[in-house]
Parts: sequence; structure tokens; C-alpha cells
Amino acid sequence: MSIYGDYIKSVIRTVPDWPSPGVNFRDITPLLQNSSAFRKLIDSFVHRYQEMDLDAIAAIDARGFIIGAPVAYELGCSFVPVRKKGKLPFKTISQTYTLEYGQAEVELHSDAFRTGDRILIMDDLIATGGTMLAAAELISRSGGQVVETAAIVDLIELGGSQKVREAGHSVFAVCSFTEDE
Ligand SMILES: O=P(O)(O)OC[C@H]1O[C@H](OP(=O)(O)OP(=O)(O)O)[C@H](O)[C@@H]1O
Ligand SMILES: Nc1ncnc2[nH]cnc12
Repeated sequence: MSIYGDYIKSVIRTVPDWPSPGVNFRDITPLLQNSSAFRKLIDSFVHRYQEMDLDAIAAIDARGFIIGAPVAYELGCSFVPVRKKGKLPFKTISQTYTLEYGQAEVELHSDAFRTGDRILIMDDLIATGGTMLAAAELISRSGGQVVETAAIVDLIELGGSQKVREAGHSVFAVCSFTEDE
């Protein structure tokens, strides 16, 4: 959690029963609309990672791009998109993962990193952890070193961040939500 964690959390909106009954959707659009909150969010990440000697930020399609690009710009490191299947034009490596219903696939350009590059993976939110784990697997397979995985929100009760940690990766989240919040 960052020093701005409680404030950032207070500007995230919960939309009950969206996109389906029983889901509490954690909507970051009010946070993005609030320039002061968005600046604090990006500054939190920059502060945490400025001494970590990162080579690149690998951000996950689509909401991960919103935070990954400004953080890469501020840190002066590369920005690498981890995209949903079928969006990247060059040679790709891909990783399938399990969603609540069915499977999905993320892809990375095969020349995105050099062996040993220090990579931070960024996404807006960790729920079951499937997306973050698939991205980490892709980075590792392409020779990158996953320094940390980072998100704005951790839905702790869904167990995703725990799974990512059990796979050997460090996890940083600016704030977290329990189901009843
Ligand atoms: O931890 P998980 O259970 O894998 O879920 C988290 C992922 O789900 C959401 O993305 P979504 O696939 O809805 O795509 P979007 O960013 O394009 O909205 C979110 O942005 C994360 O990437
Ligand atoms: N509850 C949730 N809120 C926002 N994004 C999500 N992605 C997966 N689960 C989510």
C-alpha cells in the first residue's frame, strides 16, 4: 500500500452487479477524471520504482496501459504492451490463461526484451491473478526478469495476489478491497 492508498481507494467507484449479477466492479474512471488523484497515483509508482533500475514496463491490455505509459515516461525506461490475442503485428509469443468461464490469451512481441532485462509488470487490478500470472510467464519465457508486479487495486479475497506471490513474484498494490466494501 502506498501513502496515498486510502485517498486513491476513496476515488474508485464500486458498481454492483456489473458486468454480471454478484460482481462488484471496481471502476477506476473517477480516479482518471480527477487530475490530482491521477497524479498522486502515478507519483506513487514513480517513487517506488525510481531506484530499481528498470529496463522496461510491461503493461497489460487495456487498462494497464493507462498507468504503464506515464510511469515508463517518468522513469525513462521502455514501454512494452502485453496485448490480447491478435493485436500485435510482428512475431509474437503467447500464453493462454483461465478466466472464470473459458480461456483467454495474451501476446508479446518476441523482440520486446533482451535476456536479463529488468521488467515491471503493470495492470489496473488483480482479481483471480490469471492475467498477471500469464503476463509474468510470457516475460520469463522471453528472457526478462520480473522485478515486481504492480496494480492499483488488489481484490484480496479472490486470492489472485496470493497466487502471484506463490509463483515467486513480488506484488505491489496501491490499495485493496474486500468483498463487502
Ligand atoms: O486477475 P484476473 O482475474 O485475471 O482479472 C484482472 C484483469 O481483468 C481486467 O481486464 P479485462 O480482461 O476485463 O480487460 P480490459 O483491461 O481490456 O478491460 C483487469 O484489467 C485485469 O487485466
Ligand atoms: N471486480 C472487478 N472490477 C474491475 N475490474 C475487474 N477485472 C476483474 N474483476 C474486476
